Amino acid sequence: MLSVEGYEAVVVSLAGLLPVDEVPLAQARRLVLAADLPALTSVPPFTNSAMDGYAVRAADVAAPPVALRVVGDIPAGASSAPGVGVGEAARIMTGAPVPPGADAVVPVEATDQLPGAAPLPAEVTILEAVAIGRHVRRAGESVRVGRVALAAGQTMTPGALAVAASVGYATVPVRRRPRVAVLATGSELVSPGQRLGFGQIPDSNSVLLAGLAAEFGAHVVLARAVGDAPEQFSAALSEALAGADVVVTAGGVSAGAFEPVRQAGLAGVDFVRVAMQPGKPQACGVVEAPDGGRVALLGLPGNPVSVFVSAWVFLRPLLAAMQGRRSDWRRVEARAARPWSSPAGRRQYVPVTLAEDGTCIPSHALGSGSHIISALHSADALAVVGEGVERVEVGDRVSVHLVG
Ligand SMILES: Nc1nc2c(c(=O)[nH]1)N[C@H]1C(S)=C(S)[C@@H](COP(=O)(O)OP(=O)(O)OC[C@H]3O[C@@H](n4cnc5c(N)ncnc54)[C@H](O)[C@@H]3O)O[C@H]1N2
Ligand code: MOO
Repeated sequence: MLSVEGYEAVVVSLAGLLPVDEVPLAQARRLVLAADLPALTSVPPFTNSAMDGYAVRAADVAAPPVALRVVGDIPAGASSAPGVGVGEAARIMTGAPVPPGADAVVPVEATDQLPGAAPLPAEVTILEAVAIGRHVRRAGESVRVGRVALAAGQTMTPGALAVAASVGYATVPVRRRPRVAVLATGSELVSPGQRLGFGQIPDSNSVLLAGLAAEFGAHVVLARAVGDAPEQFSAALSEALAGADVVVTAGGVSAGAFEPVRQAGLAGVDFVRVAMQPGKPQACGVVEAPDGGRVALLGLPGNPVSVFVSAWVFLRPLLAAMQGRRSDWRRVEARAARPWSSPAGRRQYVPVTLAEDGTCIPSHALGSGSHIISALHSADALAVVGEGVERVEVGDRVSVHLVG
């Protein structure tokens, strides 16, 4: 049996980096930056006020109260600012440029003037002393021009998009979204919502995999069920290969008599056993598309919890690598609030629900059984139980990988 890490390395090596497009910020959300972005402008671009008040020379107001002559108004967006000399002040608004000569800002509340809309006074009395630099935001104090503001590999979250905008970018170089086709195999499958005949079940794996692939940054081009007959699977695979960078299948990889992925005789696809539970039978390789292109194929076992776990453990790093992004787990430690057992020699991944007191419980009373789909919605994390551990007792510390 392969180790989880050993098989993950094989999977990640199946596909190369995706091509890069320069796209407007509004279209870059959740895509991955392909190059470092040096700041084109500093943030803030000019020294400005952090408060609505009066720009002053700190030395003038060291012994309040002090009356100063008001030389002008500086609203945010002002294209010029009057200089402030000894004994003078300028009314200034938050975000407006600090005028030449001034070195601090006194908030309006610390003057004899009322806050809010009011005519510009000829004179202001300052009631509190301020230190040099007080309520002043210096040019470049957040980011200096030329410094790397965002590094290659960064996912363009709303926060990252805002950083790119603030340092001067309207477009960013990002990797194209991986195109993923999902095929759930099984002659027992019917579309969700359809009346079930004898031996039939709703196809939940297509829905699950399409959702997970999208959350991992993919563009899902196809997601459907296909029967176990070899000719049905071959036809569906040709369709899937035509427009995808990755084809993910679910089911049909174990030891049964009707295993379409295994029986398709795909050159370049290996069938392996991985030391994990669930998710032991796996398949992967590179398959030639009808146009001669090379497409990564990831064959997951069909049990729904196996699909969920395998997608997190193998599909996510594959898609991340294609996008030039790291796929580290977000890990925390929790204490088991219920006992459960784990198979010897296999690393167990148990969907768990986290509680505010730092404990976790298997999301379903039946634990990590690979057919237990009905609690996946309440899984906050996967509890990871080491290969050498056969029993988790109440109070044991377990490492949990967040999947919420
Ligand atoms: N003799 C052996 N039998 C099995 C072994 C083994 O080593 N020897 N391994 C078991 C393990 S572990 C797993 S996991 C499964 C994997 O089997 P397959 O990948 O071939 O998957 P299927 O047999 O097609 O399906 C398994 C299970 O999942 C249900 N299923 C399948 N597709 C869907 C879907 N789209 N939506 C919802 N549920 C689905 C299916 O009905 C089966 O109950 O093999 C074990 N057997
Ligand atoms: O490996 Mo199977 O995925 O345990 O149920």
